[in-house]
Amino acid sequence: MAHMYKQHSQILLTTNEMGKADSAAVVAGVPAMELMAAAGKAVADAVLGRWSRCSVLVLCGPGNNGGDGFVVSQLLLSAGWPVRLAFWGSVEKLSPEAAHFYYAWQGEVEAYSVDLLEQTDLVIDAMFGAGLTHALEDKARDMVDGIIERKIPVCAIDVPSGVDGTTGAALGNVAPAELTVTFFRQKPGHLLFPGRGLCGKLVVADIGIPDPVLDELNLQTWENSPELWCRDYPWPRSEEHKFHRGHAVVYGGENITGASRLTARGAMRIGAGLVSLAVPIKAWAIYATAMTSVMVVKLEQSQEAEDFEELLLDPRHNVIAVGPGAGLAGFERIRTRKIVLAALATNRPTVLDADALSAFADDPKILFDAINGPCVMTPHEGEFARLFPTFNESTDINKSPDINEQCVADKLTRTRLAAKLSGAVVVLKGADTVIASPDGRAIINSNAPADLATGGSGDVLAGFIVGLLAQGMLPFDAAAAAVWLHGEVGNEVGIGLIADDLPNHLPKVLSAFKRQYFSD
Ligand SMILES: NC(=O)C1=CN([C@@H]2O[C@H](COP(=O)(O)OP(=O)(O)OC[C@H]3O[C@@H](n4cnc5c(N)ncnc54)[C@H](O)[C@@H]3O)[C@@H](O)[C@H]2O)[C@@H](O)CC1
Ligand SMILES: Nc1ncnc2c1ncn2[C@@H]1O[C@H](COP(=O)(O)OP(=O)(O)O)[C@@H](O)[C@H]1O
Ligand SMILES: [K+]
Repeated sequence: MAHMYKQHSQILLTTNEMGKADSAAVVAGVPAMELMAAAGKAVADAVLGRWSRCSVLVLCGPGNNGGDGFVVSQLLLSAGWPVRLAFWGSVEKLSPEAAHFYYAWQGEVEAYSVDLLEQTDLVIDAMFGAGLTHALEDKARDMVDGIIERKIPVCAIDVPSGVDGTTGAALGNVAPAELTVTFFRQKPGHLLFPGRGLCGKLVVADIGIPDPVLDELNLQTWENSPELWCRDYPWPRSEEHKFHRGHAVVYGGENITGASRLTARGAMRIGAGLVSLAVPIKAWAIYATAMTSVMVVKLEQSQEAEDFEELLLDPRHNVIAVGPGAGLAGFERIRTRKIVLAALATNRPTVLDADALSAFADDPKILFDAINGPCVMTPHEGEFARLFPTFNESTDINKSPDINEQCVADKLTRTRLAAKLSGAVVVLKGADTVIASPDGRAIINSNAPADLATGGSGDVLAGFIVGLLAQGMLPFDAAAAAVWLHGEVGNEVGIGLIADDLPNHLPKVLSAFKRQYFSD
């Protein structure tokens, strides 16, 4: 599977991997000079396409990002634009290609000074790209602060200077770009916040690096897109009946009854053949009145966990979801833990969300030890911090993860470590949801609108995942597909969205998805 993923344009390259791709391209016979010329031309074309002739200041840094800046400067000057170029670095230390374009620049080379910003309509940020190692200092930092203060439009080359392309972290102040032009493939930092918010519109330009250079790299990170998983999407087929499409069991709590209903509806809408909502007898009438296509099953008082286990003896109940509204207060916490452990003991695909995760905050190891089959956990940052409390501070992230170690890491790394440590596919939710598999693969989602930040929308997501698992999708693919479809439904409904809308609008989104990817 990982190899199949390799061919896709959705591959993301860390700055280090981009450097390797770059070197491999040179080895394959594409001169570094040509790569830089193509990079600069792509930026100049993007500028000419977006802005009308105006007074441009190109801020060039000491490395190859600055080299791209020399190329852009000359191209815009040749196009008749008023261009000034400021350079911060030493000519002797430039790479041969950057030095070549430095000498090819026909204008004056000025030193960095905020005064240059006074008559500037557009800044080209060619200070730092992939080579950034720490926060900007001295004159570069002053320039950034000056641009921010004057709100001058910026076109960034590769990344806005100060953004770490691998993690999306902002190392100090960063002048936000209106347009960022990057090369060959995106980097994780273009999709992870805050980096994503600082890039503005992102253009990925082909600069002549041949795709086969990717084969030599062990690449493990992608931007979420149907191309990654659509081949395995479980469309209904004529020869099937409902049991072929799986029977999901969702646990519903006693007091918060809406959450698991949203999960059950989500599972039903995405195509699970049958969904049973198993609920404590006290709340049965509430659930039974509200649900129609979903079956409501009673769990007898004070032996809910035993009844739940018994329900799972039926092998047709092929997937389980626990968590939304499961309950954490007093005795409920113990019950939620028992239900989770009963679900995991079946080794059937299980989705754990919300309270199913928080119930183990005191001792996450009990949970991780119980995960021996296919499992997807869907924490938001709060729940994640409860299960992986040490993953926010400092540790050597290159060592194998240990729950007792401290860890400073970006969202992508933290999610990967969590998956490896727990043995589950982990979906760390948010505007830049990361989906990671214990085998090291990871996907960053980028289509979710902020309208999804509303109570219950995560419950529906858990339902989408369990519904796809019910139909036989593998956990990593099911999680990625569900997160993408969830984002698409969010876009479809838009402003005013409430969680109840998500299952209801899914059919429209599924139809559009099917038309686009399965038109024959
Ligand atoms: N395929 C590619 O990867 C291509 C990359 N190109 C460009 O090359 C760039 C990468 O070039 P480099 O590796 O030279 O990296 P950069 O140009 O980003 O910067 C590297 C230099 O800056 C110094 N430095 C890093 N952080 C600093 C800080 N905070 N303060 C002061 N100095 C700092 C480093 O010591 C090094 O001298 C890419 O971002 C892209 O713009 C293009 O030229 C063409 C092809
Ligand atoms: N700012 C945002 N932009 C896009 N998606 C978001 C944003 N905030 C939250 N989401 C998404 O909304 C859902 C919220 O889930 P969750 O936090 O579990 O809420 P709840 O428990 O109320 O269902 C997740 O899928 C998350 O990725
Ligand atoms: K830059």
